[in-house]
Amino acid sequence: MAESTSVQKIRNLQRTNGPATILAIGTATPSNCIYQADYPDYYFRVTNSDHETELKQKFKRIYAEKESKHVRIHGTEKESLDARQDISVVETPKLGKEAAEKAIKEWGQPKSKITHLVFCTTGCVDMPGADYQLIKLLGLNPSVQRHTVFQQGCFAGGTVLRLSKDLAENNACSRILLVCSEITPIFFRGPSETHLDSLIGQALFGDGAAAVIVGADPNISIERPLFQLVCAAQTILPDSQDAMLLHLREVGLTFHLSKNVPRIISDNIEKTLDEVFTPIGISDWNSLFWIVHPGGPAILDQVEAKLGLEEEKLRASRHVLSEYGNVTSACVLFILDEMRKKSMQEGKPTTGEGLQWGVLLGFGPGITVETLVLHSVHAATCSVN
Ligand SMILES: CC(=O)CC(=O)SCCNC(=O)CCNC(=O)[C@H](O)C(C)(C)COP(=O)(O)OP(=O)(O)OC[C@H]1O[C@@H](n2cnc3c(N)ncnc32)[C@H](O)[C@@H]1OP(=O)(O)O
Repeated sequence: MAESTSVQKIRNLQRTNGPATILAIGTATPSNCIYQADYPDYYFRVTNSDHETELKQKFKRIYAEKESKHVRIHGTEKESLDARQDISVVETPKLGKEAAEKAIKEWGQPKSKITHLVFCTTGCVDMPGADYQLIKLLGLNPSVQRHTVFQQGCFAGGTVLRLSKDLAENNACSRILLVCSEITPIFFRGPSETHLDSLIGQALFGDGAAAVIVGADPNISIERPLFQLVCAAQTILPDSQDAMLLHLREVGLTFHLSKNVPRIISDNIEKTLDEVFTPIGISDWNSLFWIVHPGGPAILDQVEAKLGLEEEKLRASRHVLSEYGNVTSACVLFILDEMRKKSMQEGKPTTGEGLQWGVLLGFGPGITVETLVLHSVHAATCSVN
């Protein structure tokens, strides 16, 4: 009896009172920026495909927002997979470090307080991995507890937040550095008439890294909460197993995408939302702020139409797609950053566009959906550098 009492006591001390909370956000992109309007010429030139005039016209039709930027660290079709791997292995932790340093600076606390690293990458295969290299580059304590979410694709921005929530709430006083670092050399391929969906990936994907600090029970005399992570869920959508596939081949990671992806996601979106919001008593989707993985404009359009969302609800998600491209798992963190900054610039009362409750949705192969319920923080308790 006495023994179980003491185990319970230890257990109680391990848990936190409050929910996991985002305490800082940092983002980084490579300096090499190519505008979407210039990208078809660049892409067909470096892949020696200028003679493929019809494919080039199609490529221009795929994503024609002229003001959109498209950021990537180059890797060309002519380079071997070995050469592209060498780029990934060096640049993935390096870009992650840039984002992490910004997040740590905003947090304002010594690095020695970081207890866990949750790292996420889709395209960097190496051992010891980019998470290990990041520890070295940042000079973190070698006893930091590492967890890597590897090769999961775009939904993993939600996965790492869900994992960080569980870690933070079950390890009192922990401070988690979460880093998503996504660069695309392993995907880079020239155009092919027999693999048109690969062109969609070539047009939409960009490179970027985002980092957040997560912890529960923040000390608000020295830490500034931004968003609370209230609950989290993951699900696989029915009849979607062939809709989005990535296979590792001698040419790198090949990308296969059904035209049905936006429809499959929108057909299932209400059920997915009901599962997390019914227990909280929320059913008015326009009462929420929205962070939606912008896999492509058609996904945002169809989610917006299906849920009857007001036009500005997906503004931050569209803005990130337009500025950075689809930066895989890092997208949702870029959107959180954009949302809290814009909310503060516009003098909104909370970090979530003035609203209290919000939702974050990650979509990726499976088709897997990550859903997080977020609670924003009052403007007075947070500040933006
Ligand atoms: C990797 C991960 O883990 C997660 C991810 O995010 S994966 C990416 C998920 N993204 C998507 O599923 C993209 C969803 N689709 C879209 O956003 C848009 O359809 C799009 C940006 C691809 C194009 O939109 P658009 O500019 O309005 O043009 P649209 O007319 O629809 O399509 C342009 C051309 O691309 C073709 N196309 C669109 N989707 C295609 C697909 N999946 N496969 C092959 N061709 C496709 C269209 O047939 C069309 O061809 P034609 O011009 O010859 O008729």
